[in-house]
Amino acid sequence: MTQVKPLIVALDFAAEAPALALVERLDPVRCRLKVGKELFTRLGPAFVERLQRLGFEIFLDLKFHDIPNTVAAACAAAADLGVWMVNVHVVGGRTMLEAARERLSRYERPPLLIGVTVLTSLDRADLAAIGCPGEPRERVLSLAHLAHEAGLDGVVCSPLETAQVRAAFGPAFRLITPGVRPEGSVSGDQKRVMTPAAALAAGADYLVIGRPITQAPDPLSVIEAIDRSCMNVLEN
Ligand SMILES: O=c1ccn([C@@H]2O[C@H](COP(=O)(O)O)[C@@H](O)[C@H]2O)c(=O)[nH]1
Repeated sequence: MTQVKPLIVALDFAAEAPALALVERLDPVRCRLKVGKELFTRLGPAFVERLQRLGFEIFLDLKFHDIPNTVAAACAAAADLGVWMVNVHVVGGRTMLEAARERLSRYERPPLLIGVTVLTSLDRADLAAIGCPGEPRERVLSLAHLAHEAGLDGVVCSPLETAQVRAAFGPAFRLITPGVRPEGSVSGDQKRVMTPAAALAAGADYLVIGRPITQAPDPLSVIEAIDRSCMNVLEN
């Protein structure tokens, strides 16, 4: 299920001023924003509230991973903040996932609860080095299965696994893909990547894109090029 507004801009900045300079040029009708560990640690919930007052839906990407009670309480804090989407690491385990799901079910309009499967910066060798042999795809699928069973709304995976996760869990399960690189942009620390159009064609609902936009001399022209490249997929 491809969304009409798939772009989520990852606001990875070291300070408020450059983040706001970009945000002021963005349109909440055309994209959502992701606040992650760097900006949230620097600026806290007040900054998220400020972005929401500007009309943006916020993906709070703090990837909670802790004991069930702590993660459930952190998810409640995110819901109280009014964010659109929040995430947890699926490797936190079934009890943790179910605790998060249960706590958010107490809200009339809870944020989407999303599970992180295998970070897009990891390849087969990285996984083997942490004691997880096998293809990233296999691990993504088994973690997505656990997230689905625990009642999560979807998962973060790389675009490379999207088609298989989509086929396994159907159109309602949200697939959020970082590891997205417009044609010609550098991968950096991302190891499992695809272009925006290819990610959408593979079944991604949302594309999380940071540095190719935030570090571009003209971020708006990058966004326009991404939109143009995705137009055919979105129309079909
Ligand atoms: O597996 C994951 C989960 C989260 N991320 C986050 O997405 C953005 C990607 O930024 P780029 O600059 O486009 O690489 C970043 O905030 C990560 O924390 C991810 O990359 N992979």
